[in-house]
Amino acid sequence: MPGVPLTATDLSKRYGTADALRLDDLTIEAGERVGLVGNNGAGKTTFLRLALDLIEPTTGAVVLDGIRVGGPDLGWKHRVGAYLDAGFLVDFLRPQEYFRLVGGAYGMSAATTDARVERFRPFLGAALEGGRLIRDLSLGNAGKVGIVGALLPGTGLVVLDEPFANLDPGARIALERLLREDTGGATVLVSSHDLDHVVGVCTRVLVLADGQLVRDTPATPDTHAELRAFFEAGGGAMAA
Ligand SMILES: Nc1ncnc2c1ncn2[C@@H]1O[C@H](COP(=O)(O)OP(=O)(O)OP(=O)(O)O)[C@@H](O)[C@H]1O
Repeated sequence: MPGVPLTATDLSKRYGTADALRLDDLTIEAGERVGLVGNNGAGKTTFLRLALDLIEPTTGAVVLDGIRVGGPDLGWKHRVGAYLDAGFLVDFLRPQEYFRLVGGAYGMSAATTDARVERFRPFLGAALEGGRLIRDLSLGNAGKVGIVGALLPGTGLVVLDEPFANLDPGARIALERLLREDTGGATVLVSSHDLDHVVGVCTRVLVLADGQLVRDTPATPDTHAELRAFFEAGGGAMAA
């Protein structure tokens, strides 16, 4: 599916008296690959969870391809594939069974799902060996299963939270390539603490600090050095 756009307008999430996130106006164009970076607690996961209707906004809304996330029209769900954390997995299944479950939710037959999984076999590597249950996989290999579950349906938006964490170097390189070259023009929204991978994958980088967007920059050959300097200086709102 070609990429779909996403907008966030007056979007906030408040816990008690603190804003975990406050985005006045953000537009992500169809086909952009957007990296979300920021210190621990900056609000990255909060934004991704709001974009998937996993938490309710305090104010505002996310609109995906013209459909309000969390509204009565559920059509946005088939436009997004996502893996945020192990809570997305079904531990008592084998990876292949999990893929068929996910594929089925997107209207894919078992045969189509199995055929698509083949594309990801080099990335999955040991995760498919021995017919093990997801619960018996290492952290990194279980993460690969979740990531492939997000990529498999070929949606117009792919959302991943820290997908490079726990992956071995070869899998990291393979995932960079998958996200950069093999998503069929999908919009990609990916958070990461690894600046190398963000720059390696993304066309645009958003920096969050204390729940606010403090930088929004196209990814250029200078971006890595700029981000490094920014985070060496603390990576906070005051340092922007
Ligand atoms: N359920 C909750 N109740 C109260 N505060 C919360 C809750 N969930 C998140 N927060 C707070 O919201 C803020 C943003 O958290 P979030 O998980 O979005 O940050 P993050 O940028 O993803 O951090 P990290 O890099 O550590 O994963 C933090 O201050 C966090 O403590």
